[in-house]
Order: sequence, then C-alpha cells, then structure tokens
Amino acid sequence: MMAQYLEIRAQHPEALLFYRMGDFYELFFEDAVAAAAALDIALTRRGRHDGDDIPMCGVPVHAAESYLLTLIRKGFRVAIAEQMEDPAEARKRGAKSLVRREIVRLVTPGTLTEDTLLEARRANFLAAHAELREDAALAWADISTGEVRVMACPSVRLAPELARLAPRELLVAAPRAEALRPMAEEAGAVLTPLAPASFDSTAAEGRLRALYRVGSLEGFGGFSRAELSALGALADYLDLTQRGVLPLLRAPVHEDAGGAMQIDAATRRSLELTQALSGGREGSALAALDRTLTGPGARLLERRLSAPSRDLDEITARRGAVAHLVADAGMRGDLRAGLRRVPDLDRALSRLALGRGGPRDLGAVRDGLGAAGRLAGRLDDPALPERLRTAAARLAGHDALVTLLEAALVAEPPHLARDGGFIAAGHDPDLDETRRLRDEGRGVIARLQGQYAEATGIASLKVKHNNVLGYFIETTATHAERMLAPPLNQTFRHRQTTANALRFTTAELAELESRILNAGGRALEIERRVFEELRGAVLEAAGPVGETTAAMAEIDLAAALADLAAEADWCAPTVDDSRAFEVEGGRHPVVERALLREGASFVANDCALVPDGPGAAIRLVTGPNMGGKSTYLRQNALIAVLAQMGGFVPATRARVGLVSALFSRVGAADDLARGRSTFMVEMVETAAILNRADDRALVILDEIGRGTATWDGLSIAWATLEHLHGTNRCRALFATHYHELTGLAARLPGVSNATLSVKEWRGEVIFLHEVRPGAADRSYGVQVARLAGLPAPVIARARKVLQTLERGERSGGVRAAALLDELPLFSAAARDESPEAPAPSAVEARLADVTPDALSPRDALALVYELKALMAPE
Ligand SMILES: Nc1ncnc2c1ncn2[C@@H]1O[C@H](COP(=O)(O)OP(=O)(O)OP(=O)(O)O)[C@@H](O)[C@H]1O
Repeated sequence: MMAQYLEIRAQHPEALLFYRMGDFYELFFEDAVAAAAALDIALTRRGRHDGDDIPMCGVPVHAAESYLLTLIRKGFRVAIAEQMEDPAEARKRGAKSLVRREIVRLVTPGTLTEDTLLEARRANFLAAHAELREDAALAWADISTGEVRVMACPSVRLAPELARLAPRELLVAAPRAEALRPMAEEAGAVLTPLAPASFDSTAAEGRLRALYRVGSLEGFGGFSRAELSALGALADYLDLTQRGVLPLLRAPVHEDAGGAMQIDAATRRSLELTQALSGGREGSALAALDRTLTGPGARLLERRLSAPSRDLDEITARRGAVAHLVADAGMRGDLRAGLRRVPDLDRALSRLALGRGGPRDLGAVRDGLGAAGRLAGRLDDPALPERLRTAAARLAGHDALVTLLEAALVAEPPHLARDGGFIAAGHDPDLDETRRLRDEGRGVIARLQGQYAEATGIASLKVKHNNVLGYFIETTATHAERMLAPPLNQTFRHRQTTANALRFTTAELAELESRILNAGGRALEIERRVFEELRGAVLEAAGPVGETTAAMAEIDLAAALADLAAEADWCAPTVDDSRAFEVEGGRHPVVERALLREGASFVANDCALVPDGPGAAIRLVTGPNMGGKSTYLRQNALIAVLAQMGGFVPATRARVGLVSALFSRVGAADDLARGRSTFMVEMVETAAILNRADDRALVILDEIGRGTATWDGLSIAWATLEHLHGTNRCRALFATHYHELTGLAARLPGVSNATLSVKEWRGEVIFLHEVRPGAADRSYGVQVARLAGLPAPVIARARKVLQTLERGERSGGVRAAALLDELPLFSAAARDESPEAPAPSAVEARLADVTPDALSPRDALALVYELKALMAPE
C-alpha cells in the first residue's frame, strides 16, 4: 500500500494528499504532521517506512468538507485520491491485491464549487496572467458560476486589476512567480506557478476547443495571443485540477480595459469600497449598500461597485431600471418578495455540470426557475425601461423543465443522491413499482397468493418462503393431480413434494422474488438513473438557464439599489460627458449609517468642482481636526463611484461628468512587511497619482506630507498642489492642515478654498461639520487632543507652546532654541497622574502647604508677599 501511496503522492508534491481508506481520508508523513497541526486533530503512527514510524492522521469522509475548508483557508491545496473500485473487485485478483486508487480532484482556492467552501455573496475567481514578448493579458473564471473574462493587461496594470477582482488564486508562468508573488499576496490571492508550457498560446486553442466542446473559437470573437495564452492556462489548470471533468463555462467575455473607471489598490483601500480598513466586509461601502436578496445579485453588486462604468449608455440604462423601481414601490416590493429565498442557480448548475451536484441542486434549479417564471409575470408591462424589459424577456421559457422537475422531485430533496428518496412518487412507474415491492414485499406476495388461489380454485393455496427454495407456492397433496396436469402445470412448475404438500414456482413468482430481494438496491439504481436524466435535461438548458440567472441578478440588484435609494432618500444623478462634478446635499453612506445608529444626524454638504475650460478644478479643504474633512472627501469619491455604477447617490442633486480614473490617498499605515515607512507609502502613492491622473480623473488627497518634518511636508504638499493644477489639470479635493496653502487660491485660477466650520463656546470647540467657502486659520488640534483625554498638564503645556510658536511666527519666525530657553519645562504638574484634574497654579500649590492656625501675623504678611510674587507673569 505504501508503494501505491508514494506513487500517487509524487504526482502532486505541492498538495496534501487525502488518501481514501474506507470511510476515512488518511494522510501520511509530512502531510499528516502539517494537517494535524492545521486541523487540530490527533497525529498517530502507522507502520514503519525505512525504519521509522510513519506519522498519520485522518478525517472521516462524511465530514471531509469542513476539514477541506479549514485547509484551503490556511492556504493549502489538497489532492483527493479515491478508491476506484469495490474492495471485493480487488480481492478477485488475489487476496493481497490492492484497491485501485486515483486522484480524482485537486482542491485549490480558485477551483471550489461546494457551498460550504464558498462565500455566497462573493465571486471565487481563478485568474491567469500571461506575458508574451509584446503583450500581456489577464483571464479569470469563476467555475462556481461559469463566468469567464479576459482582457489585455500589461504588467503595470496587473496590480490594480488584481485589487479590483480579488481573485483567490493567480496562475503565472513559473519563471515569473517570484517577481509576481508580492503582488498576488497583496491582492489576497494564492500564487500558483505553472510550467511555461501551460501558457503556450498555440496549445491554448486546442485546450479551449476541448473546454467549450467547439470546433472553432471564431464564434467567441478574436483573441490576441496573450489572451489566448491566459485563457489556455486557465483551461489547462482546470483540466489538471478537475481531472478531465470539465466545468460548465460560459463563453469568454472580452473586458475592455477602458470600459471601467480605473481605481487602483490604494484608492480601493482608502475608500473602503468592498473591504473596510479593518479587513472585513463590515464597515465597507459594499456592506452599507448591499440589500440584494440572492447570491448572484450580491456578486453582481460587488462587481459593479468594484468597476464603475465609463460608458454613458450603460450607466443610463442601469440607472433607468433603478429609477423605475424607485418610482414604482408596488412593483419593487413584489419583485423583492419574489426574489427572497431564490436559491443560487449559478452554483447549483456548476456543481451539476462537474458531477458534484446532488438532488438539492436539481431542487434549486426547479425553485429558481419557478421563481423566475413568476417574476416574469410581474414584469409583464410595456412601460418598463429597456434594461428591465430585456431582463424580463430572459426569465421565462423554462416551463417544460420546471414541470419536469416539479413532477420528478420531492418537495425538499436531500443534499446527496447516495441514499435516494428524492424522486417523487408518480414520476417513474418502474420506480413506484420497485419501491412498492421494497416497502410492501409481503403485501405483494399476499396479493399474488389471492390471484393464484382464485386461478386454481384452491382456497388453501399459500405462497411461502424458506432459505432453500426462496419463495414457493404450496398446496396440500390432495390437489396434486389437478396441479400437475394441464393447464395448471404450464404455469405452476413443480419443485418439491413433501409428506403432505406439493411445492411449485411460477415464472412470475421467480421474477417477483428477485425483484423483492433487489428492490431496495434497484430503487436506488432507478433514482440514480432518473437523477442523471434530470441532470442531463438541466445541463441541456444550461445556456438559457444561465441567462435567466443573470437576468434575475440584474433585477435583484436594481430592486436592491432602488430600495435603498427610496428609503435613504437618494437622488438620481446626472452623468454626462462634461468635466463637472457638482453635488448638492451630499452624504457619506457609511458614516451616516454609523451616526444614525447612535441617534445622531449627518450634516449634508455641497461640492462644486467645475473646471473653467481645460483647466483644473481643485478644492482645498482646511478645517479643524475631527471637523469632517476626510468624510467630505470620501463621500464625494463614493458619489462618483455610485453614479457611474448606475445607481442613485446619497445627495439631493448631483451631476457627474464622466470620471475616467479615481485616485485617493488618505492616511497610510506603515507597510513594514514590505519595508516601507508610513512616509514612504504616502510618497509612492502620491507619485502614482501625479504620474497617472489625466484631465478626466478625480483625485482625493488627504493630508499629504504630514508624515515628515513640517517644512518638508508643507513644501511637498505645495508642489503637489501646483502640479495637480498645472500638469494633471484634474478635478481634486485636497485636505490639509497646512494653512499656508490657502494663499494659493488667490494665485491659481482653478483652486478654491473651503473650510469646515466650528464654533468656539466657552473655550470648547463645537464641530458643525458644514463645508463653507473660505479658509481655516487654526486646526484646533489641542482642543481635539483634550477631548481625546490627553492628560491635562500636557494640554496646558501644549497650549503654551502653541501660543509661543504662533507669536513667534507672527513676529517673523521662531527659533526652537529660543523656545527651549523661554519656556521652562513644567515639572510638578507633569507628574500629576489624574488626566481630568486641572494643574494647580503655583499660588494654589503654595497655599495647599499653609496651616493658617500655625501662622504668626508676621508670617502671614510674608506669605502675602510671596503669593503676590508667584502671581507675577513669567
Ligand atoms: N457631515 C458630517 N455630519 C455629521 N458628522 C460628521 C460629518 N462629517 C464627519 N462627521 C463626524 O466627525 C468625525 C470626524 O470626521 P473626519 O475623520 O472626516 O474628520 P477630519 O476633519 O478628517 O479629521 P482629521 O483632520 O483629524 O483627520 C466622523 O467620524 C463623524 O463622526
């Protein structure tokens, strides 16, 4: 067995091997050690190899999925070797013969199909990047839904595309693996190096023809060599991991790199588009937006939010559908009611195609298509906007399949076909009869006995059973003559005579007997056959079923966006070809939601970036810390994203001139893993913006230059602003605490100042969160620090330092040395531990030491002089 194990093990050295032994998958050697640690299961030993004990661990087959999930999440790949024959079969070859085993599947992060292993609301992409001499391409597929896409993608575009798609696994040619590994990891993908042959573009054509079972690829439109190479690598890897059982993939769709708003990884992160900075979905714009009711709808939302469109017609069509459903609350409610609990058809279909599906997946197809038919009925309205009309047309047309599945399946089919019991009574007469035999074997025999008694006229005739004869018919010896003579002896064949009875059999009884004996097994067999027939019928319709799912996702998304827009009072933006960006009453959906939960309300703000001719339009935002600058910047970026995604926006009015690329840089975190300091990260990201933003870009810069010395920071911010204005000529929001920059508004025509207003009241700052024209002259940092609970002595001291610095600045510069001389380091007060207690003044401190009863009149007078001296200004 070990020899067989090692031979199979050698086929995939990079994966753990699950080696099937009866009801367990066993792991040996290093696999066992690694898996036992990762799964927290017992590590034992079994037998010896080369004189050493063999480490071993195992997982039960019925619970294998949850163990697989843990291993895949931890970055392992798993090869599954199954027993390919019955152990009895193997024994026929000799007592010591081994059961034949083969790897049936390689489970990797990018090739999952089981619901337990997948996230329902996220796509699970497998991507491949091909680099040829002169061009490069990226292809990606979700085998759990059949989606396949491809685009030209030079290496410099790879990082942002990976950030957009967040694939689970990235295939690259082995020689490029190490160079691309950091990029893959940054995007959260497992990197899988393949032999360069997998990327061979000539071989790719053959692989794709096999994958799509077509004679020529012409029907898919033309592909560049790099695109073919990337698609071919996907096909090759699928063939390898799925062991020749090819998934049901839709025709590859060409994605136009210029079709979507470009958003790089840093921008995605800082806007928390699909993931919050904390890492999860919670707190992201996606989570705040997502009201979809189905898995495909949720995945479509993520895709659209990750890649807002640049195509005006497309944007208008999508928004038309949303607007219709905002206006027609009745239809929206009905559609959403119809979509609730609609199963994930895409994934069910994919499992069925890969031979991993069960009766529940057939049930999902039945229920999903049934729901689609009902939705089509609700959408039967000539006044629908184009997008909804097209979707509605794709919902219907599955009546025959639905009727077939409805008749064939029980109401709640089980997960696995293995135990049967999922085909409804009345669908297959053969099955009904077999089940009847299985369940009522005795009853069928009794009925037959009645028939024979009548036919022979022998009321005492019995059908009996023993182990030697099996079932037989018995009459008393008195009827021997009649039974053994024609015509009865033609039906009843004599088997045995005992002292006072005769025993017979009939062809019918013999058949009945074997049917009863095998009924259980046969019922299962028929169910499996019917399962295969139904599966075949479903797969036959896979194309139109896929279109129906896509249409339902479109409707789900439109209704979900409409629901949010209606409830949160969002407006339909105007998106046009201009370079304007104008928002009235804009809000930040995530911050607003968070405030709402605390019972606070959000202050809506306007934003107008309207370039004069080909120039720039930049708004320089100053204001106090905690005033709402970052919120304001990001809400406007999100409004641009939402508008071009084709939805409504959180504002009372909005006009967005098409944004080609969105750049956002907000407070970076250290990237120690890559050896970059906070400041370095900030500068790398700023460089990317200054080098790439064109006149259709929207740029958000928050507190650039703050990670270094004041003058360096100010100088960098200054030069950056000038560059954006003069060279990039883009629309930008630029938040800063360097109030010196506000002077630029007077000098640069495209720059205007805005500030977040505050009120000061009895030494307290009150944030109004209102954006107004003008510049701030203070940041109120010290006040905010006090709110944050910095110890009172520190605050008091900071106030003093600030005053001195400001005084020095007004009188022509301040020298740190002078400051150090001028201001004695506070001592007693600094040791005060209580953060709330105000520092006692010198007079108070002195008085605290005084015991009045112990003072002579003369001491008292001296004390008055002393206190007076303490009060004198320093
Ligand atoms: N428009 C608004 N209406 C109500 N509350 C707001 C608004 N904008 C911001 N806030 C509140 O103020 C907090 C601080 O906002 P934000 O982080 O945008 O300030 P900031 O000016 O960027 O601060 P800093 O300069 O310290 O980075 C938010 O967490 C939110 O609770």
